[in-house]
This record gives sequence, structure tokens and C-alpha cells, in this order.
Amino acid sequence: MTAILSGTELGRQIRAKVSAEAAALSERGVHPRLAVVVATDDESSAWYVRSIAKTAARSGVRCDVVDLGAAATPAGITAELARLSADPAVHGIILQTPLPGGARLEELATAIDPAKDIDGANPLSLGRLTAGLPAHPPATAAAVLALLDHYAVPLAGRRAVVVGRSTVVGKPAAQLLLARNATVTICHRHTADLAACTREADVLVVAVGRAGLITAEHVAPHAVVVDVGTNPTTDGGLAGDADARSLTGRVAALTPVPGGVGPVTTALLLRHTIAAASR
Ligand SMILES: Nc1nc(=O)c2c([nH]1)NC[C@@H]1CN(c3ccc(C(=O)N[C@@H](CCC(=O)O)C(=O)O)cc3)C=[N+]21
Repeated sequence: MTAILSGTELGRQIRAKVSAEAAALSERGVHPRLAVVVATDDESSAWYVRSIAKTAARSGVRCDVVDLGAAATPAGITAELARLSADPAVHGIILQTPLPGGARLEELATAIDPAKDIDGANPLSLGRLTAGLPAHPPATAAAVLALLDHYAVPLAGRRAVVVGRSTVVGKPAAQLLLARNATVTICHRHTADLAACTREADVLVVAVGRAGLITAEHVAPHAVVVDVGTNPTTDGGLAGDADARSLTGRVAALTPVPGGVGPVTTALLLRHTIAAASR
């Protein structure tokens, strides 16, 4: 039997706590506020932005979507991030990916004040995380850990394998697992014999962006698989990086897509905003 580790109930619990904390802060005259900077027409990003705005509105967090358009320049984006960083009314800033003209998030996000960097995009945030200092991890990486904790998956001394080494998910997720005393391996496109590596995993985190990459040959029967992929399908749906049909019955547990990491990610972005506003 494969347990399905849903994120919808956990997302709900986090949002309820966020609402209560936002109300308490407002009573003290602090109105939690998040700015979402967009410079793309990407569909998956647009969906995420709508989801953030909707969730924020329901939770009593003000959300300003700053759409600079897909023709925005790195200098223009940087100037906007600097302006928001200097605005005392704004507590959290997220810059959406993808970025225009091959601009790198790691580069532009240096303009986000680390205290407001609620999606952990400024390299300083990842550095602090790696050094064991307080920092906001990227919401997606934090959601992986939140799901594992919600379902009481043990991490200390276990083998965790992360497939994907992006700055937004793979690297920070690996650091968070390491901080919980897991033995962590990071696999990527140059890994020789990916399946041999992933079969070693007690906990397998997949964040690559390739639908159906992970199949039954990649997993051990006792594995807990956390699927971070959100790949648009031709019929307008969403598919994970794991082939759910192939894995069902072959692993101990699997997070679904949709309804797994995604809803927890959005909720945690707001929790990070509340934490920033509390300081
Ligand atoms: N700086 C930055 N950080 C991001 O974290 C980031 C980004 N840019 N750009 C866009 C992608 C996309 N992304 C998603 C988050 C949640 C869902 C999500 O909650 N999806 C729902 C379902 C969606 C549906 O049904 O269409 C779910 O998984 O249940 C999806 C996609 C974060 N991204």
C-alpha cells in the first residue's frame, strides 16, 4: 500500500494560523504586506501569483502584485526590488521566475533586503541557511520539510536523495534535510546511473521539472517520495516529476500533484510574510 501524503489539509492548517496571526498583528497596528514582482507571461507563474493573491486576501495579508511586464530589464527589476526593500510598509518580497532575457534570479534577488526575502532568493539567505543562521528558506523547499514533518517521517540518520540542484528548491531542500541530520545526496543531469542512486533513498525529493522522470525502477519499496514537479500537461492539468501510476503500490508513500507540495508552498509564503512583519 502506498500512502498518499496530501498537502491540502496541512495547507489549510497553516493558512488558519496565518489568519489568526495577521489579525493579531493588525490589532497592534502592523498590517502584514507582501509584494509580488512579476516580469513574465509564464502561465505557471501567473497561476501561482493568482493563488498567492487569493490566499493572502482570505488570510488578512495585503498583497500587491507589481507587474513590470515581460519586457522589463534587469535594471528596472532591480530598481523596483530596491524601492520595495526601502518601503517600511512592505514586509515581504517575492520575485517570480522565469525572468526575461535569461536574467538570473540569484543575481537580481541581491536587491531584496534579506529581512524581507520571504522566498529565500537572495544568495545571502541560502548562505545563512547553509551556515545554520536564521533565514527564510524558499517556500517550496520549506514545504517539502513541512510535509515530511506533518506525516512524521523520520529524517535523522536516514538517507535522503534530492534530484535537482536549483537554487530555489534542490539546494535549499538538501540543506534543510542536512540540518535535520539526514544523510543527503544531490543528483542531477550528470549523475551516472540515477536509478542506482535514488534506490538508496529512504526519502526521495524530486525537483527537476520533467514529467514522469521517476518510475518504479528508481525507488526502494520503503521510500517516501516527495514530488515537487509541477509540469503542465497537454490537457490543461498538472503532472509531477514522479510517474504516480508507476510508483503506486511500489513505494511506502508519495505526495500527489496537484494537492501535495503546492498548497503548502503558498501557505508557507504567507507564514514567512507574517514572521517578517512580526519583527
Ligand atoms: N520565485 C519563484 N518562486 C516560486 O516558488 C515559483 C516561481 N518563482 N515561479 C512559478 C513557480 C510555480 N510555483 C507553484 C507553486 C504552487 C503551485 C500549486 O499550488 N499548484 C497546485 C495546483 C495547481 C493547478 O491545479 O493548476 C497544486 O499543486 O495542488 C504551483 C506552482 C511556484 N513557483
